[in-house]
Amino acid sequence: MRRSKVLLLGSILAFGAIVLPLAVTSYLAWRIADRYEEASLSGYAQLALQRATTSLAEIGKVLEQMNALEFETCSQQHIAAMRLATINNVAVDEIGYLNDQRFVCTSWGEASHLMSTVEVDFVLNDDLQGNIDVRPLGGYRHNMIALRNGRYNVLFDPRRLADVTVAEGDVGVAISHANGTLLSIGGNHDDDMREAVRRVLMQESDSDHRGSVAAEGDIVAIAIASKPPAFATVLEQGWIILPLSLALSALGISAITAMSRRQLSLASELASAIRRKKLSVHYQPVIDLKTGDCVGAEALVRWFKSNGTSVRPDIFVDVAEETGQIRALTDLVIETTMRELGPAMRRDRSLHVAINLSADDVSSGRFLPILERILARYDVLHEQIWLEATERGFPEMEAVRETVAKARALGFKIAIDDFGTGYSSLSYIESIRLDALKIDKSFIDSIGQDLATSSVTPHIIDMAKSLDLITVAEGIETREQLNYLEQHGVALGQGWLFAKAMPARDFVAFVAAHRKKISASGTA
Ligand SMILES: Nc1nc2c(ncn2[C@@H]2O[C@@H]3COP(=O)(O)O[C@H]4[C@@H](O)[C@H](n5cnc6c(=O)[nH]c(N)nc65)O[C@@H]4COP(=O)(O)O[C@H]3[C@H]2O)c(=O)[nH]1
Repeated sequence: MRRSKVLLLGSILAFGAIVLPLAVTSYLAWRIADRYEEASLSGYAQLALQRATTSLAEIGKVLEQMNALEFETCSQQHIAAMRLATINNVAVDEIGYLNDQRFVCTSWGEASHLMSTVEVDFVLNDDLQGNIDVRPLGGYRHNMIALRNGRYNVLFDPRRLADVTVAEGDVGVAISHANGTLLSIGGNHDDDMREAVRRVLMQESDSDHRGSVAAEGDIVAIAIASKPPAFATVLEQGWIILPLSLALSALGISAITAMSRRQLSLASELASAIRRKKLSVHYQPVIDLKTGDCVGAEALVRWFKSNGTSVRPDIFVDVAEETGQIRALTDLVIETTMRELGPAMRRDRSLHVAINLSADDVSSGRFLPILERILARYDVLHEQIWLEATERGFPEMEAVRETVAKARALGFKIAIDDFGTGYSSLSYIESIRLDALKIDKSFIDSIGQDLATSSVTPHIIDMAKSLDLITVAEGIETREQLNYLEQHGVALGQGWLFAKAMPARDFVAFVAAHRKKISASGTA
């Protein structure tokens, strides 16, 4: 990646590191507030239900007791008993005695007035008949609820049913009968809240309020509150959000800064290493599996830093590709390889060296004239050079086909690296003329193992052979793998079983020693 790209990506990531924690923590704060609100409304509804059912049970009991008493109708004792029951039971405000829908006496004394209505608004426990909005005689300021059983009628203040103290804001509490008759509304309520309660009872949707409902028998309790806008809830939780998101953002930004710095410094260190020709090349022997002869090598770039550490090629080759330094890297590898191995290859025309190409090299083909020039300088033949391209690096098929055709026409050998790991193996192999296939190490690893790829390996080998291409197995580490590959007719192989990649001088010595060993065993 170029410096400007790293900076741009760093800025985008930094922006994300600020916005993302803020969004996540805001969402969490909103969820926490939402849960809290839900729990507190549910608590109010339960409390109101408990209040209402206790009061109504008390009234039901008083009515039952009164019906069980036997007095002369509206005698002094009768009226005194009704008065005493009113005084002793806080849920009861007045008791009346009925004779044919007319009150003949109440807990206040003798009376003679008709019931205000004969229609029943609700029934409790199958035996208590109830009416709401009853306007009693005797100077009460509020309408009452009447509950009747037998000849007795109890009046009580409906506010007692929903008498719940709400701690915060606009929370309304209501008690209703299961048939939808609103019995009482309390808490901090207004007309809006009444309408909201009605909507909850009618199960109508209401985007401005949220409610919680609790029910027992015929009684339903509702706690309701107006919904604050989401961002207001989030702002209220600012004390959680801000420090948390600031901490997360700081963490994210420092990680991104460190990453960008590392990327920038690795890229610029690599640029300097290439410019000062501080990269080296090691050579991994390629062995003829039939004869055991060393027939060539793969050139593998190495970066040993002056401080004694080294960077893995798969890391810095990627950086070189991303930062546009890969061309210079390829050129340096070609030049170094020819300088170091050229004389040995001139002496031994059967030796080849494989050079790794990047996607950019294969697409552009611009390295070909450079390679030609250097070959001429060291008097190395074209067919001694294998050009390795990985199938993952074939973005522009047409350009690849052109470069490969040009290179083959010049006499270079073309090998596909990591065969079997790409997506389009068959399609491009049929459309491009190649010389060799390098079977990826992952397939070699699976030999003799119970791995998912194990059953694929013989097919990959057969496919490579049926295409009449030279087959090269990569990453041979065990004798078992070697025997298997020999039996399956794989031509060439490389791997730690034979040797790791080594400096040029060691490689030349390796070839000589190897040949000596082979000829000694041949003559023996
Ligand atoms: N575990 C194990 N590993 C084995 C064995 N035999 C060989 N290897 C390793 O497998 C890798 C083979 O190279 P590759 O597939 O081309 O994969 C290469 C290639 O894609 C890239 N690379 C290396 N040199 C160059 C270069 O000069 N130019 C370009 N463009 N890429 C290069 O870096 C990759 C990694 O290279 P290395 O780290 O040198 O890793 C090398 C080699 O050291 C074995 O028996 N066991």
